[in-house]
Amino acid sequence: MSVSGHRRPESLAHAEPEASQGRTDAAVAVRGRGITKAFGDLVALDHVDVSVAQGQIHGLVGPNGAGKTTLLGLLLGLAVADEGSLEILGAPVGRGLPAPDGVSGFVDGPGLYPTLTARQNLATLAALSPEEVPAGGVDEALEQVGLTEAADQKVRGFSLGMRQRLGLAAALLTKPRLLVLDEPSNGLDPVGKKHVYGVLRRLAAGGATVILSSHRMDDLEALCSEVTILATGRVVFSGPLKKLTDDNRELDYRLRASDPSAARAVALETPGISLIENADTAASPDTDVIVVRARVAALDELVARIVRADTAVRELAPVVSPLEAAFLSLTEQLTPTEQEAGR
Ligand SMILES: Nc1ncnc2c1ncn2[C@@H]1O[C@H](COP(=O)(O)OP(=O)(O)OP(=O)(O)O)[C@@H](O)[C@H]1O
Repeated sequence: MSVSGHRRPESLAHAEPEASQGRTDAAVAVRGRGITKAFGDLVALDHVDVSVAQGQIHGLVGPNGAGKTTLLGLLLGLAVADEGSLEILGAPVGRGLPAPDGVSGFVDGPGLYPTLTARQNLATLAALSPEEVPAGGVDEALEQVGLTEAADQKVRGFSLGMRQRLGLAAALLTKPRLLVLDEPSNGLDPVGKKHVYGVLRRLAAGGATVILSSHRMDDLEALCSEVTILATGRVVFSGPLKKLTDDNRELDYRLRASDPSAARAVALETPGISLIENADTAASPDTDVIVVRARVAALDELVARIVRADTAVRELAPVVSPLEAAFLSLTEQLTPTEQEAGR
Protein backbone atom coordinates (compact mmCIF):
# COMPACT_ATOMS: atom_id res chain seq x y z
CA MET A 1 0.00 0.00 0.00
CA SER A 2 1.24 3.50 -0.68
CA VAL A 3 0.07 7.05 -0.78
CA SER A 4 1.22 10.08 -2.69
CA GLY A 5 1.90 13.60 -1.56
CA HIS A 6 3.76 12.92 1.65
CA ARG A 7 7.36 13.66 2.63
CA ARG A 8 9.25 10.40 2.96
CA PRO A 9 12.90 9.50 3.27
CA GLU A 10 14.31 9.13 -0.23
CA SER A 11 15.57 5.64 0.41
CA LEU A 12 12.08 4.44 1.24
CA ALA A 13 9.88 6.53 -1.02
CA HIS A 14 7.95 4.83 -3.82
CA ALA A 15 6.05 6.51 -6.60
CA GLU A 16 4.02 3.29 -6.98
CA PRO A 17 3.29 0.77 -4.26
CA GLU A 18 6.16 -1.66 -4.51
CA ALA A 19 3.82 -4.49 -3.62
CA SER A 20 2.00 -3.99 -6.92
CA GLN A 21 4.96 -3.58 -9.25
CA GLY A 22 5.26 -6.15 -11.96
CA ARG A 23 2.10 -7.99 -10.91
CA THR A 24 -0.67 -8.99 -13.19
CA ASP A 25 -4.21 -8.18 -12.05
CA ALA A 26 -4.77 -11.87 -11.35
CA ALA A 27 -2.14 -11.77 -8.63
CA VAL A 28 -3.54 -8.73 -6.85
CA ALA A 29 -6.10 -9.32 -4.10
CA VAL A 30 -6.65 -5.68 -3.18
CA ARG A 31 -6.04 -2.64 -5.29
CA GLY A 32 -7.11 0.83 -4.18
CA ARG A 33 -6.27 4.20 -5.63
CA GLY A 34 -6.69 7.58 -3.99
CA ILE A 35 -8.89 6.25 -1.20
CA THR A 36 -10.15 9.07 0.99
CA LYS A 37 -12.48 8.72 3.93
CA ALA A 38 -13.52 11.54 6.26
CA PHE A 39 -15.64 11.66 9.38
CA GLY A 40 -16.93 15.23 9.34
CA ASP A 41 -13.85 17.43 9.19
CA LEU A 42 -11.54 14.63 10.19
CA VAL A 43 -9.76 12.98 7.25
CA ALA A 44 -9.11 9.41 8.43
CA LEU A 45 -7.69 8.24 5.08
CA ASP A 46 -6.12 10.73 2.72
CA HIS A 47 -5.59 9.56 -0.88
CA VAL A 48 -4.33 6.14 0.07
CA ASP A 49 -3.06 3.85 -2.66
CA VAL A 50 -3.35 0.18 -1.76
CA SER A 51 -1.99 -2.91 -3.42
CA VAL A 52 -1.80 -6.32 -1.81
CA ALA A 53 -0.76 -9.46 -3.65
CA GLN A 54 -2.69 -12.71 -3.39
CA GLY A 55 -1.25 -15.27 -1.02
CA GLN A 56 0.54 -12.68 1.12
CA ILE A 57 0.21 -11.86 4.79
CA HIS A 58 0.24 -8.08 4.68
CA GLY A 59 0.68 -6.08 7.86
CA LEU A 60 -0.85 -2.69 8.53
CA VAL A 61 0.91 -0.66 11.17
CA GLY A 62 0.74 2.91 12.40
CA PRO A 63 0.32 5.06 15.48
CA ASN A 64 -3.07 5.31 17.21
CA GLY A 65 -5.56 7.06 14.96
CA ALA A 66 -3.49 6.49 11.80
CA GLY A 67 -6.48 5.08 9.90
CA LYS A 68 -5.80 1.33 10.07
CA THR A 69 -9.24 0.29 11.31
CA THR A 70 -10.92 2.65 8.86
CA LEU A 71 -9.06 1.04 5.97
CA LEU A 72 -9.80 -2.49 7.19
CA GLY A 73 -13.47 -1.52 7.55
CA LEU A 74 -13.55 -0.45 3.89
CA LEU A 75 -12.06 -3.80 2.88
CA LEU A 76 -14.75 -5.60 4.85
CA GLY A 77 -17.50 -3.51 3.26
CA LEU A 78 -18.47 -1.94 6.60
CA ALA A 79 -18.19 1.52 5.05
CA VAL A 80 -17.47 3.00 1.65
CA ALA A 81 -14.78 5.48 0.65
CA ASP A 82 -15.70 9.08 -0.10
CA GLU A 83 -13.25 9.20 -2.99
CA GLY A 84 -11.01 6.86 -4.92
CA SER A 85 -11.41 3.38 -6.34
CA LEU A 86 -11.19 0.03 -4.62
CA GLU A 87 -11.06 -3.41 -6.18
CA ILE A 88 -11.17 -6.57 -4.08
CA LEU A 89 -10.55 -10.03 -5.55
CA GLY A 90 -11.03 -8.58 -9.00
CA ALA A 91 -14.42 -6.95 -8.28
CA PRO A 92 -15.01 -3.20 -7.93
CA VAL A 93 -16.26 -2.12 -4.52
CA GLY A 94 -18.28 0.98 -3.79
CA ARG A 95 -21.62 2.52 -2.91
CA GLY A 96 -24.45 0.50 -4.39
CA LEU A 97 -22.21 -2.41 -5.43
CA PRO A 98 -22.51 -5.85 -3.82
CA ALA A 99 -19.78 -6.85 -1.37
CA PRO A 100 -17.33 -9.22 -3.07
CA ASP A 101 -17.54 -12.93 -2.23
CA GLY A 102 -14.76 -14.55 -0.27
CA VAL A 103 -13.98 -11.73 2.17
CA SER A 104 -14.26 -12.18 5.91
CA GLY A 105 -12.74 -10.88 9.12
CA PHE A 106 -13.43 -8.36 11.82
CA VAL A 107 -12.56 -4.93 13.14
CA ASP A 108 -12.93 -3.64 16.71
CA GLY A 109 -13.11 -7.21 18.04
CA PRO A 110 -15.29 -10.04 16.77
CA GLY A 111 -19.07 -9.79 17.15
CA LEU A 112 -20.12 -12.76 19.32
CA TYR A 113 -23.20 -13.78 21.28
CA PRO A 114 -22.06 -13.93 24.92
CA THR A 115 -24.91 -16.15 26.10
CA LEU A 116 -24.22 -18.85 23.51
CA THR A 117 -21.39 -21.36 23.59
CA ALA A 118 -18.50 -21.17 21.14
CA ARG A 119 -20.01 -23.99 19.09
CA GLN A 120 -23.49 -22.38 19.12
CA ASN A 121 -21.99 -19.07 17.97
CA LEU A 122 -20.37 -20.73 14.97
CA ALA A 123 -23.42 -22.89 14.23
CA THR A 124 -25.60 -19.77 14.20
CA LEU A 125 -23.27 -18.12 11.71
CA ALA A 126 -23.02 -21.28 9.62
CA ALA A 127 -26.82 -21.44 9.43
CA LEU A 128 -26.83 -18.00 7.78
CA SER A 129 -24.93 -19.32 4.77
CA PRO A 130 -25.35 -23.11 4.75
CA GLU A 131 -24.27 -23.42 1.14
CA GLU A 132 -20.85 -21.96 2.01
CA VAL A 133 -20.06 -23.91 5.17
CA PRO A 134 -19.23 -27.57 4.63
CA ALA A 135 -20.47 -30.31 6.98
CA GLY A 136 -18.12 -30.47 9.93
CA GLY A 137 -17.03 -26.91 9.22
CA VAL A 138 -17.82 -25.72 12.76
CA ASP A 139 -15.76 -28.43 14.44
CA GLU A 140 -12.93 -27.95 11.99
CA ALA A 141 -12.82 -24.18 12.61
CA LEU A 142 -12.83 -24.71 16.40
CA GLU A 143 -10.04 -27.23 16.08
CA GLN A 144 -7.94 -24.93 13.88
CA VAL A 145 -7.92 -22.18 16.52
CA GLY A 146 -7.42 -24.58 19.42
CA LEU A 147 -10.88 -24.15 20.99
CA THR A 148 -12.17 -27.71 20.74
CA GLU A 149 -11.97 -28.19 24.51
CA ALA A 150 -13.84 -24.94 25.17
CA ALA A 151 -16.43 -25.52 22.42
CA ASP A 152 -19.35 -25.98 24.81
CA GLN A 153 -18.51 -23.16 27.18
CA LYS A 154 -20.50 -19.94 27.08
CA VAL A 155 -18.63 -17.09 25.41
CA ARG A 156 -19.37 -14.68 28.26
CA GLY A 157 -16.77 -16.55 30.31
CA PHE A 158 -14.12 -16.35 27.56
CA SER A 159 -10.91 -14.40 27.95
CA LEU A 160 -9.99 -11.75 25.37
CA GLY A 161 -7.61 -14.19 23.67
CA MET A 162 -10.30 -16.89 23.46
CA ARG A 163 -12.74 -14.39 21.94
CA GLN A 164 -10.15 -13.41 19.37
CA ARG A 165 -9.61 -17.05 18.46
CA LEU A 166 -13.35 -17.66 18.21
CA GLY A 167 -13.64 -14.57 15.99
CA LEU A 168 -10.99 -16.05 13.74
CA ALA A 169 -12.82 -19.41 13.71
CA ALA A 170 -15.97 -17.56 12.63
CA ALA A 171 -14.07 -15.90 9.81
CA LEU A 172 -12.68 -19.26 8.70
CA LEU A 173 -16.12 -20.89 8.35
CA THR A 174 -16.65 -19.66 4.80
CA LYS A 175 -13.11 -20.46 3.60
CA PRO A 176 -12.13 -16.84 2.92
CA ARG A 177 -9.98 -15.78 -0.01
CA LEU A 178 -9.31 -12.48 1.75
CA LEU A 179 -9.13 -12.43 5.53
CA VAL A 180 -9.12 -9.00 7.19
CA LEU A 181 -8.20 -8.85 10.87
CA ASP A 182 -7.84 -5.88 13.21
CA GLU A 183 -5.29 -6.62 15.95
CA PRO A 184 -5.82 -10.40 15.86
CA SER A 185 -3.09 -11.14 18.37
CA ASN A 186 -4.61 -8.91 21.08
CA GLY A 187 -4.78 -10.85 24.32
CA LEU A 188 -3.33 -14.06 22.92
CA ASP A 189 -1.11 -16.18 25.13
CA PRO A 190 1.78 -18.08 23.47
CA VAL A 191 -0.38 -21.15 22.79
CA GLY A 192 -3.15 -19.04 21.28
CA LYS A 193 -0.60 -17.19 19.17
CA LYS A 194 0.78 -20.47 17.89
CA HIS A 195 -2.68 -21.56 16.76
CA VAL A 196 -3.53 -18.22 15.17
CA TYR A 197 -0.17 -17.86 13.40
CA GLY A 198 -0.46 -21.43 12.13
CA VAL A 199 -3.93 -20.76 10.72
CA LEU A 200 -2.83 -17.57 8.98
CA ARG A 201 0.28 -19.17 7.50
CA ARG A 202 -1.69 -22.15 6.20
CA LEU A 203 -4.30 -19.85 4.66
CA ALA A 204 -1.61 -17.84 2.86
CA ALA A 205 0.20 -21.01 1.76
CA GLY A 206 -3.11 -22.14 0.25
CA GLY A 207 -3.35 -18.92 -1.79
CA ALA A 208 -5.61 -16.81 0.44
CA THR A 209 -4.61 -13.27 1.32
CA VAL A 210 -4.45 -11.99 4.88
CA ILE A 211 -4.40 -8.31 5.82
CA LEU A 212 -3.97 -7.62 9.50
CA SER A 213 -3.19 -4.67 11.70
CA SER A 214 -0.98 -4.84 14.72
CA HIS A 215 0.90 -2.65 17.13
CA ARG A 216 3.26 -5.54 17.80
CA MET A 217 6.35 -5.33 15.61
CA ASP A 218 7.43 -8.83 16.61
CA ASP A 219 4.10 -10.22 15.35
CA LEU A 220 4.45 -8.39 12.07
CA GLU A 221 8.02 -9.55 11.63
CA ALA A 222 7.07 -13.12 12.40
CA LEU A 223 4.10 -13.20 10.04
CA CYS A 224 4.25 -10.66 7.27
CA SER A 225 6.12 -10.50 4.02
CA GLU A 226 4.90 -6.98 3.28
CA VAL A 227 3.89 -4.08 5.46
CA THR A 228 2.19 -0.76 5.04
CA ILE A 229 2.95 1.99 7.51
CA LEU A 230 0.19 4.55 7.89
CA ALA A 231 0.51 7.85 9.70
CA THR A 232 -2.27 10.44 9.96
CA GLY A 233 -4.23 8.78 7.20
CA ARG A 234 -1.38 8.62 4.70
CA VAL A 235 0.98 5.86 3.70
CA VAL A 236 4.59 6.56 4.62
CA PHE A 237 5.92 3.20 3.48
CA SER A 238 4.55 0.21 1.66
CA GLY A 239 6.46 -2.76 0.41
CA PRO A 240 8.42 -5.82 1.39
CA LEU A 241 9.44 -6.01 5.03
CA LYS A 242 12.91 -6.87 3.80
CA LYS A 243 13.26 -3.44 2.25
CA LEU A 244 12.81 -1.84 5.65
CA THR A 245 14.99 -4.23 7.55
CA ASP A 246 17.80 -4.54 4.97
CA ASP A 247 18.15 -0.83 4.69
CA ASN A 248 21.60 -0.81 6.23
CA ARG A 249 20.59 1.97 8.55
CA GLU A 250 22.29 2.67 11.85
CA LEU A 251 20.67 0.91 14.76
CA ASP A 252 21.35 0.82 18.48
CA TYR A 253 22.61 -2.54 19.77
CA ARG A 254 22.95 -3.87 23.30
CA LEU A 255 26.28 -5.50 23.77
CA ARG A 256 27.33 -7.61 26.73
CA ALA A 257 30.92 -8.83 26.93
CA SER A 258 32.97 -10.86 29.38
CA ASP A 259 35.08 -7.75 30.08
CA PRO A 260 32.78 -4.71 29.70
CA SER A 261 35.50 -2.09 30.10
CA ALA A 262 37.69 -3.77 27.47
CA ALA A 263 34.69 -3.93 25.09
CA ARG A 264 33.95 -0.26 25.76
CA ALA A 265 37.56 0.71 24.98
CA VAL A 266 37.51 -1.28 21.73
CA ALA A 267 34.15 0.28 20.76
CA LEU A 268 35.58 3.77 21.23
CA GLU A 269 38.41 2.98 18.78
CA THR A 270 36.39 1.18 16.12
CA PRO A 271 35.41 3.29 13.07
CA GLY A 272 31.66 3.61 12.50
CA ILE A 273 30.76 2.85 16.12
CA SER A 274 29.22 5.41 18.48
CA LEU A 275 28.88 4.62 22.12
CA ILE A 276 25.49 5.69 23.44
CA GLU A 277 25.76 7.10 26.92
CA ASN A 278 22.79 7.99 29.08
CA ALA A 279 20.27 7.19 26.34
CA ASP A 280 16.91 5.81 27.41
CA THR A 281 17.91 2.60 25.73
CA ALA A 282 21.14 2.46 27.68
CA ALA A 283 19.53 3.21 31.02
CA SER A 284 19.82 -0.28 32.34
CA PRO A 285 20.61 -1.14 35.92
CA ASP A 286 22.89 -3.77 34.44
CA THR A 287 26.16 -1.87 34.02
CA ASP A 288 27.69 -4.75 32.08
CA VAL A 289 25.63 -3.77 29.07
CA ILE A 290 26.89 -1.12 26.68
CA VAL A 291 24.83 0.34 23.85
CA VAL A 292 26.49 1.08 20.53
CA ARG A 293 25.04 2.73 17.42
CA ALA A 294 26.33 1.26 14.17
CA ARG A 295 25.66 -0.15 10.74
CA VAL A 296 26.02 -3.89 10.39
CA ALA A 297 29.46 -3.73 8.71
CA ALA A 298 30.95 -1.66 11.55
CA LEU A 299 29.33 -4.01 14.06
CA ASP A 300 31.03 -7.00 12.42
CA GLU A 301 34.37 -5.21 12.76
CA LEU A 302 33.66 -4.39 16.40
CA VAL A 303 32.91 -8.02 17.24
CA ALA A 304 36.13 -9.16 15.51
CA ARG A 305 38.16 -6.59 17.44
CA ILE A 306 36.58 -7.49 20.78
CA VAL A 307 37.35 -11.16 20.22
CA ARG A 308 40.94 -10.30 19.21
CA ALA A 309 41.21 -8.48 22.55
CA ASP A 310 40.56 -11.86 24.26
CA THR A 311 37.09 -10.76 25.33
CA ALA A 312 33.99 -12.87 24.72
CA VAL A 313 30.80 -11.38 23.27
CA ARG A 314 27.95 -12.82 25.33
CA GLU A 315 25.04 -10.90 23.85
CA LEU A 316 24.52 -8.65 20.86
CA ALA A 317 21.00 -7.62 19.84
CA PRO A 318 19.22 -4.56 18.48
CA VAL A 319 17.66 -2.44 21.23
CA VAL A 320 14.54 -2.19 19.07
CA SER A 321 13.87 -4.42 16.06
CA PRO A 322 14.79 -3.11 12.61
CA LEU A 323 11.08 -2.83 11.79
CA GLU A 324 10.38 -0.86 14.95
CA ALA A 325 13.34 1.43 14.24
CA ALA A 326 12.05 2.08 10.70
CA PHE A 327 8.52 2.60 12.04
CA LEU A 328 9.74 5.14 14.59
CA SER A 329 11.91 7.03 12.14
CA LEU A 330 9.15 7.18 9.51
CA THR A 331 6.34 8.19 11.82
CA GLU A 332 8.35 10.51 14.07
CA GLN A 333 9.31 12.58 11.04
CA LEU A 334 5.84 14.03 10.96
CA THR A 335 5.93 17.44 12.53
CA PRO A 336 2.88 18.53 14.55
CA THR A 337 1.96 20.81 11.61
CA GLU A 338 2.08 17.90 9.18
CA GLN A 339 0.10 15.77 11.57
CA GLU A 340 -2.47 18.54 11.81
CA ALA A 341 -2.51 18.86 7.99
CA GLY A 342 -3.31 15.16 7.81
CA ARG A 343 -6.53 15.82 9.66
N1 LIG B 1 -16.96 6.47 13.13
C1 LIG B 1 -16.09 7.46 13.35
N2 LIG B 1 -16.52 8.70 13.60
C2 LIG B 1 -15.65 9.73 13.79
N3 LIG B 1 -14.30 9.59 13.76
C3 LIG B 1 -13.82 8.37 13.51
C4 LIG B 1 -14.69 7.24 13.29
N4 LIG B 1 -13.90 6.16 13.06
C5 LIG B 1 -12.62 6.57 13.14
N5 LIG B 1 -12.57 7.90 13.40
C6 LIG B 1 -11.37 8.71 13.52
O1 LIG B 1 -10.58 8.45 12.38
C7 LIG B 1 -9.20 8.40 12.73
C8 LIG B 1 -8.63 7.06 12.33
O2 LIG B 1 -9.20 6.09 13.19
P1 LIG B 1 -8.85 4.55 13.08
O3 LIG B 1 -9.69 3.85 14.10
O4 LIG B 1 -8.98 4.12 11.68
O5 LIG B 1 -7.32 4.55 13.48
P2 LIG B 1 -6.38 3.31 13.89
O6 LIG B 1 -5.13 3.48 13.12
O7 LIG B 1 -7.12 2.04 13.73
O8 LIG B 1 -6.11 3.62 15.42
P3 LIG B 1 -5.81 2.63 16.67
O9 LIG B 1 -4.41 2.13 16.48
O10 LIG B 1 -5.91 3.56 17.83
O11 LIG B 1 -6.84 1.56 16.65
C9 LIG B 1 -9.12 8.67 14.22
O12 LIG B 1 -8.83 10.04 14.42
C10 LIG B 1 -10.52 8.33 14.72
O13 LIG B 1 -10.84 9.09 15.86
